[in-house]
Amino acid sequence: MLKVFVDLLSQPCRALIIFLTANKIPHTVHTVALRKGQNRTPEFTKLNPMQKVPVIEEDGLVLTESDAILKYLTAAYSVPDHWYPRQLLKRARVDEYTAWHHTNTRLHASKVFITEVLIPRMTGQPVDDVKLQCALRELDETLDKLETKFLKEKDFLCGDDITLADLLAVCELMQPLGGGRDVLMNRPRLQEWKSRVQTALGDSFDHAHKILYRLKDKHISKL
Ligand SMILES: N[C@@H](CCC(=O)N[C@@H](CS)C(=O)NCC(=O)O)C(=O)O
Repeated sequence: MLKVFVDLLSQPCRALIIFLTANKIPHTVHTVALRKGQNRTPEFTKLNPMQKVPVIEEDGLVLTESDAILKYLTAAYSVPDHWYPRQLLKRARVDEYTAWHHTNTRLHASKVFITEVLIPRMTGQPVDDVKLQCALRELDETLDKLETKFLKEKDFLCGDDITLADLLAVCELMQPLGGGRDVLMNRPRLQEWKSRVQTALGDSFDHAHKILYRLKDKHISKL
């Protein structure tokens, strides 16, 4: 049975769990609590020397990197073609987004969350407003590109159906919600896209985000 090593506070881990649930792929979940440093134990380091989640293990294969894992799963299991289309040009569009994703959507949405939630929690210091404003500006530029370069007039980032690109993107854009921040608040087109993605994913979306919703509620009750 496929083993997945995840922490649901991690965006790429949520993407993986949503994908597995939405496609009814049997798996066992092994939680690696990042806040407890469980990614730094000798046992986990042996599995992934990068000390990061997600990781999967199946029939002797240990695979890291959400992008590689999700693409592997689309080939290893019979899942609908729309996730990662076989047709060359459609696939190229998904690859184009997933290559861009890590240094744009992921980097910039994470920075907002780290600045607004993680650093203050770890240090007990107030939010550094200069850094936060800078992170928000960078994220704004990324959101512009998401709208004008990828989404355009389409329903989803790479075409008329949901792909791995939408899944990876939406999980990153949800992360700042942990600090009570809806980064799509003034972005009606991206909000509509997010609703379409959410509908396509069904219950698996809210289920995987439960822990983030709890963090948001905690954060708001402290204000
Ligand atoms: N490029 C990797 C990123 C994985 C990653 O950065 N995971 C974070 C959680 S979101 C992690 O495990 N961080 C632990 C650490 O750096 O100590 C992927 O997409 O899988």
